[in-house]
Amino acid sequence: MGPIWHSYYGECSALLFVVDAADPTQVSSSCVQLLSVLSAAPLASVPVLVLFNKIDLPCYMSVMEMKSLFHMQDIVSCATQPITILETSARDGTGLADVLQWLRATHGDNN
Ligand SMILES: Nc1nc2c(ncn2[C@@H]2O[C@H](COP(=O)(O)OP(=O)(O)OP(=O)(O)O)[C@@H](O)[C@H]2O)c(=O)[nH]1
Repeated sequence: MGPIWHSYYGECSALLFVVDAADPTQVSSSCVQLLSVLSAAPLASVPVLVLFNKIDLPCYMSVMEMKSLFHMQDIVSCATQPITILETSARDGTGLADVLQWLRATHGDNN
């Protein structure tokens, strides 16, 4: 889907970027995709929520280690957008209340 994401950028008022936290083999490609999205001019000031999802699954790498591999702190420091990071499980619902709270906080007055 990555190649067509840009066609939605113009109407985008918030960005949710989901990382599969149960699959460390995707870290580098996810990181490249995230950096590509963050550097897109139409998205320069949209609020960004990065979700490390599937935290209910066992994984040989902790979410903290994945964030470190992602260089999340450097990305957050350098990005023009406000970036929030949450850990979620769409399977068991962990963190979803925080996602809704973020959506309300960023969009509550616009819809
Ligand atoms: N255990 C678990 N499974 C999940 C979670 N979120 C999605 N899935 C499952 O992961 C599978 C793929 O769903 P998605 O992640 O929505 O789809 P996708 O991103 O196209 O697929 P993947 O790249 O394989 O993750 C489905 O079977 C979902 O039910 C989660 O938080 N925990």
